Amino acid sequence: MLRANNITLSYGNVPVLAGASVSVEAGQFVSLVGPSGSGKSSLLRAIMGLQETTAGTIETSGLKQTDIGILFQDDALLPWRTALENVALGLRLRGDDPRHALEQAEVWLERLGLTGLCGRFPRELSGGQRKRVALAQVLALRPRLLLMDEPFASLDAIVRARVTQDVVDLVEGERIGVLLVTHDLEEAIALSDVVYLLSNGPRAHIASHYSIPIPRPRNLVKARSHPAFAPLYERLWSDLSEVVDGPRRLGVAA
Ligand SMILES: Nc1ncnc2c1ncn2[C@@H]1O[C@H](COP(=O)(O)OP(=O)(O)OP(=O)(O)O)[C@@H](O)[C@H]1O
Repeated sequence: MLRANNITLSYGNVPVLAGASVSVEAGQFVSLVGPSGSGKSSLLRAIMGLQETTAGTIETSGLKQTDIGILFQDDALLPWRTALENVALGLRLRGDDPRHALEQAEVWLERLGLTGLCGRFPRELSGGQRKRVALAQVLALRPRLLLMDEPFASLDAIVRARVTQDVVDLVEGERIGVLLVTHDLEEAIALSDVVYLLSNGPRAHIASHYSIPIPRPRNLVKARSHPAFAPLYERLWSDLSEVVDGPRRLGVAA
C-alpha cells in the first residue's frame, strides 16, 4: 500500500535521513520510533508530500490523494464551526452534497462516542473529545491509509487509552493501513503489527524492525499482558538505547 524506499533528506546542508525505508500493507498498523530529533516527523512529512527529499522513492500503489488521511498532534478544527460542521466540512470539500455530508458526519461522531456533542464548538469540548472530532473528520473521508504524527501526545493516560482503542477497532474493522510516529514504545508495541526503529541522526536510517505477534482483534490493555509483550519491550528499549548511546551501553546493561 505504501513503500518509502531509501528516503534521503536534508534541511539546507544539514543531513537528516540517509536511505530510510518503511512500508505499510493494507490492514497493517505500523509504528515508527527512534531517538528524539532523528528524523521521524521528517520521514512522515516526506511521505505526506510536505517535505522535499533529495533521494528515494515513495510509492502509494493504487491510492489517490483523497485515500490518505493525515492526523497531527494539533487538531485542525475550525473554532467557529460546531463539531458536526467541522466533520461535514471535509466531506463537503470533497464534493458530497450538504445533506449527505451532515448525515455522514453524524454517523462518525456517533461511532466515536460523541452523540449529543455534535452541536458544540471546539472550545466547548475537552482535549479528548476534540481529538475524537478530528479523528471523525479524517475517518469520515474513508481513508485507506492513515498517517499520524503523535496525534495522542497531548491526551491524559485514560483518554489516550480510549482514543487509541477506538483507532485500533476502526483500523481492524475497515482494514486501513496506518503509519504512526510515536515516542511511546509501549504504545507502539500494543498498537502495531510492525515497529520500525530509526537510528540516531544525522543521516538516520532504519536500524531495525520488529514483527509484533500479538493476535487481533486487540484489546490494548490485554495486549500488554501478552507473553510476547515484555520481551519485545525490553529488546526495543535496549536497541533504542544502543542507537542513542552506542553499543558500549548494551555491554554495561548486560
Ligand atoms: N524545518 C526545519 N528546518 C531545519 N531543521 C529541521 C526542520 N525540521 C526539523 N529539523 C531538524 O531535523 C532533525 C529531525 O527532526 P524531526 O522533527 O524529523 O525529528 P523527530 O525524530 O521527529 O524528533 P522528535 O522525536 O523530537 O519529535 C532535527 O535535528 C531537527 O532539528
